[in-house]
Amino acid sequence: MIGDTPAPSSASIPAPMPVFAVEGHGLVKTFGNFRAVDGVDIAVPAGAIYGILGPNGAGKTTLLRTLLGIVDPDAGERRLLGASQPLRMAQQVGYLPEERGLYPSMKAFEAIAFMGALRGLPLAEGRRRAKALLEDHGMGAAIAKPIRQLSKGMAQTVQLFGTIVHEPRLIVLDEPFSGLDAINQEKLEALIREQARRGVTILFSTHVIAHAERLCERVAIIAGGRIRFDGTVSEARDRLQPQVRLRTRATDGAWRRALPPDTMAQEGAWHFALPAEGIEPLLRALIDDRAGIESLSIERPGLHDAFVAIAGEAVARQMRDEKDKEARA
Ligand SMILES: Nc1ncnc2c1ncn2[C@@H]1O[C@H](COP(=O)(O)OP(=O)(O)OP(=O)(O)O)[C@@H](O)[C@H]1O
Repeated sequence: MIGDTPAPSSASIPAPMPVFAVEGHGLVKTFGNFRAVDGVDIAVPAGAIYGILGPNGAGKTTLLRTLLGIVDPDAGERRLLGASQPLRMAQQVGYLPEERGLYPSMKAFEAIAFMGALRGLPLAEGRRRAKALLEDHGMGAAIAKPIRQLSKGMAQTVQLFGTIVHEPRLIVLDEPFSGLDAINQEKLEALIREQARRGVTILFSTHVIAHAERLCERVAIIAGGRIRFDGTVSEARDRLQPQVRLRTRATDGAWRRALPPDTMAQEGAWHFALPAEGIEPLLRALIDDRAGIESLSIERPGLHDAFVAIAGEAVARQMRDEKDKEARA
């Protein structure tokens, strides 16, 4: 049983931050007989920027909503900022759902203050902070504009400010980058970093891996409702062997016997995974047999490659299991 951290008795005395801002153990959420979340264990360290990566339909939104207490799990336990009843911590959490929505007739600063008020922030203070947030982020001209007059990206930024205006200790963002252009994506990355510098924990979901690679200390890769990987970005990248790309002047020779068996020829270059014994034995053969090395690169796979391999393998395994099940039925 997970122990409870008492909710703060006064707004001026925040409860101490537990080691993990968010925890889930054995979480299961089913819709009919479909398991959208299928036995998830997750622990988000306090103060971390943590990414949940997964393809469409992987269960990211359902997992976030379960952790936040918006839906109850069928099995398992969760703890949010130390509380086993997550909704008790609502005033200390900021949540940007995947479906965005603001009242079109509301002015931008009022919309932000309104969202803050829903999380316990007095309206007057919310209005003051809303104006400051918009001004500080180069959106001063939008302060008194109704939402319907804002571009989609600006409206999304307004909603984001509404998510953080009450200065939460935990910010949960569901696909926050979708719908933003490259400039606004960069601004959002900067804002996430700024919040993290203040000690805020950030948990966000994405299927665009580059953001997670730049931002996250830790990531979880989810596919088919299960966590397939949980660790640092570097650990995920280390799941795959570095890739070698070699271009030679000679097209044939004894040196070709030194190429690994899985070597592929593509666009005039040899491609293969770095062998366990390293590149040196091959280099020796290339030099001794005068293959003429025109270019040679050894590249560590990025998080994107690791994601495709881990999630792809999980999906392939799931499809095989389902086929086996059908065959047995
Ligand atoms: N209320 C619901 N009723 C029935 N099925 C649902 C419900 N909510 C989600 N699902 C199903 O659960 C699975 C996981 O959905 P979820 O939205 O959590 O995934 P996701 O990883 O956030 O996907 P996306 O990136 O496409 O938003 C999907 O197959 C979805 O159809």
